[in-house]
Amino acid sequence: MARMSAQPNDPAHGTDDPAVVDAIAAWMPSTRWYPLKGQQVDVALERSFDLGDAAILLLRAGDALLQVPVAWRDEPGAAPIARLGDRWLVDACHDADAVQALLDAASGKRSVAGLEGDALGEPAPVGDIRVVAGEQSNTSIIGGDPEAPGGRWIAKVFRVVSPGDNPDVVVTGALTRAGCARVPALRAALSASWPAGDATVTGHLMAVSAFVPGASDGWELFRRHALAALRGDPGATPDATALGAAVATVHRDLAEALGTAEATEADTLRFITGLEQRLAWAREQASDALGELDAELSLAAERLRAIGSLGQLQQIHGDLHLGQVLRGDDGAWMLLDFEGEPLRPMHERMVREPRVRDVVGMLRSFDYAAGWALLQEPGGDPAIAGDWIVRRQREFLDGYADAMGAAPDRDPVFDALLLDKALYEVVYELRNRPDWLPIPLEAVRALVTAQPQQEPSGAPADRTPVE
Ligand SMILES: Nc1ncnc2c1ncn2[C@@H]1O[C@H](COP(=O)(O)OP(=O)(O)O)[C@@H](O)[C@H]1O
Ligand SMILES: O=P(O)(O)O[C@H]1O[C@H](CO)[C@@H](O[C@H]2O[C@H](CO)[C@@H](O)[C@H](O)[C@H]2O)[C@H](O)[C@H]1O
Repeated sequence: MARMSAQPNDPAHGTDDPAVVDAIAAWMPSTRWYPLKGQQVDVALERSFDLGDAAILLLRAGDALLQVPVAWRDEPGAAPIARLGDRWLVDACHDADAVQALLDAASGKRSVAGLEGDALGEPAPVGDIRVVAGEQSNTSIIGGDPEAPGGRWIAKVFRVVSPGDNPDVVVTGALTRAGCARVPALRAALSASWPAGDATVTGHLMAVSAFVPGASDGWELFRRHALAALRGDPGATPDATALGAAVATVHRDLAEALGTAEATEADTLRFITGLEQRLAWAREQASDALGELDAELSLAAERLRAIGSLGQLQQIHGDLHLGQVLRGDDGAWMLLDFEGEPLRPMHERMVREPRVRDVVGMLRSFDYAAGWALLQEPGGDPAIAGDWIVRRQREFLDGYADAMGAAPDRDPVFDALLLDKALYEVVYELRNRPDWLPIPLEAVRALVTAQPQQEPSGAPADRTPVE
């Protein structure tokens, strides 16, 4: 439908045009970040923020509130959404001028009704931009200038927006202020207010952080190594021991910056109830895949009641896996993305938790790397993959224990969180990458049928590593 009463250069009017929302609703399911794939939902404009010839739209889609920055252009550019009348509606994340407008709002240089910027340091002007490709629930844009003050930066546009603080901003901000060297420094953040019933609520829209130059992604490094090991030519092993030490350092800095608390009985009960609910949620969401493990999962649910005390609680990363760590060109590991699990409600993401939740996240990730390698090389020897997992997990745990001064306990909390993560992953893969479902599903099977005293991946603890 053509824009009827809207002026071609009147974007504020354009956001009210039903054709704009219709075009975005038709386009969103083709994006990687769209969280409602396969679901039929109504899409409606909740609020828009005017950035001149660009705008940030908050769209209600089912239960989710989605952020879609758009711009109106004469040419389709790198990321067209639709041609509307005589102009193109484009994805603003791929448009340098529109990204500059977002950055100016975040660094407080541009005042926009309903938006608020918070600058810890001034990011350099946009320059050439590049949008990070790949498996992302958000959209990250790299810009800036390595030679300019404010350097190169990466701006993460949160796609699912919620009222309240986004931990990626608050936690990274606290670590930045504490001088933690194992996370990229936060430079600026953008938040918005929008109506919710009779109230007005506020939530974060974007975080801008220092870009880590020449970095290698931990997931790429380890999965390639696992595949090479399966093919008999592993080469140099990425340093999982140093990675364990980096995670311990961030845990220590988080404890200092944001405090710790000894878990009360009420905390433990809430924790157990939360795990029970997640287990029930996963069984319901993935009933076909998990049905054959019904009896074992019921026993696992009963075992949750054996959790005595949680020990010390603190802010943690919350969704730690190999895709959240980078190895810089100096060889040092950095941790990213303190947003927590995207399938978890925002209000659950800034509660203090046992540190071991992050530890098991990484252990699961080594299992994923070898699981992915076996999917690529179906004829590969599962014993080599199993051995690779055990070695990396041990190296990681040793590095963590050395830096922390204590090893994480292999106790009911550890076991429960390992299963919780694998169940979450089953639901995540069903929704996003069904071909990868066997990886977490096999892990759930191994965990619920495991005997006590086995290694986290389900491999026997006394296995002799293959040389
Ligand atoms: N500060 C940074 N420096 C360099 N690359 C980064 C930085 N932050 C993120 N990246 C790259 O962007 C990818 C996605 O970032 P991430 O924060 O994990 O987003 P998401 O929450 O959408 O998964 C990372 O895997 C990494 O490759
Ligand atoms: O990075 P996100 O915050 O978007 O996290 C979600 O997506 C991850 C996949 O990109 C998913 O992680 C799972 O797959 C990884 C390999 O791609 C693997 O290393 C992780 O161990 C595994 O959990 C994550 O669970 C999800 O929340």
